[in-house]
Amino acid sequence: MSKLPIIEIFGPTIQGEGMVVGQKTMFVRTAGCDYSCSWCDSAFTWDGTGKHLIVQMTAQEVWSELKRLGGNGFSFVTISGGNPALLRNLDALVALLKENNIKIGVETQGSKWQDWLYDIDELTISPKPPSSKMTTDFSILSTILKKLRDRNNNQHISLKVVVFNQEDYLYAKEVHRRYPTIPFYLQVGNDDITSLDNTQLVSHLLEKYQTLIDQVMMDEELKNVKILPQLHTLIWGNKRGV
Ligand SMILES: C[S@@+](CC[C@H](N)C(=O)[O-])C[C@H]1O[C@@H](n2cnc3c(N)ncnc32)[C@H](O)[C@@H]1O
Ligand SMILES: Nc1nc2[nH]cc(C(=O)O)c2c(=O)[nH]1
Ligand code: SF4
Ligand SMILES: [Mg+2]
Repeated sequence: MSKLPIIEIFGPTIQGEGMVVGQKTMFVRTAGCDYSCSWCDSAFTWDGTGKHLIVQMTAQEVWSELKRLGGNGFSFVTISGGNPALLRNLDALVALLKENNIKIGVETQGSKWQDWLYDIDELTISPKPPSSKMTTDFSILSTILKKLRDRNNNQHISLKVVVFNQEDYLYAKEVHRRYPTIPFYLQVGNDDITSLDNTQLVSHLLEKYQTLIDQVMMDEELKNVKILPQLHTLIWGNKRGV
């Protein structure tokens, strides 16, 4: 059986971001990313600091751990990372979850394709704005979105852009302009990913949320969009594994 580099399995918790925000879910976090975003809140998945946490697991072992943690109390699993779309052999886990009637969400940045992406119920693609210091390859992103749209098998897809500054905001508008029919989410960037002072962090992030809302409300080009904070950060701060 082929193995997957898994760095965290946790839950049940709520999906704190994007189109299924609030959904009760388990999380599986894979190790490794082809990006290195300047503000990545999960950098331990790729910068070496979480190396000791990586366990090579089969799909069956991941499923056993999910059942151990979540019992019979879940019907949704979110796969994030790192970039899970680096792993071709995640197909076995996706198939196993489906066999067990589990709905699947995935978080990825739209830089890599895998055929199992067709089988994801709630797929969030999150291209990265300039503040990340990454450069979007729009031809790859367009290819991925076209593949998904051409197949169109009851799957929900969304685009989610994290905004830290004005340049990011313009980038977000550019992404929405390019793919106007794909449900579009703006997410507040957390620029204080090491703070342990939750009271201060929450009031800071809520202030940024309000500023982003105000800007979009005044913007005639952004109409059918949703604006969200990272709900889990408002509840648990920068804590890992929630
Ligand atoms: C850690 S990433 C993992 C999945 C995938 N690599 C991606 O970026 O989409 C999960 C989500 O967290 C977002 N994210 C990462 N760091 C963040 C931060 N400091 N503030 C807000 N969102 C952040 C990413 O943009 C992405 O949408
Ligand atoms: N509760 C919760 N919701 C999340 N949504 C996306 C997450 C991620 O790190 O990918 C995440 C996470 O780490 N925790
Ligand atoms: S693509 Fe996702 S996991 Fe990779 S560095 Fe950026 S935010 Fe972090
Ligand atoms: Mg996170």
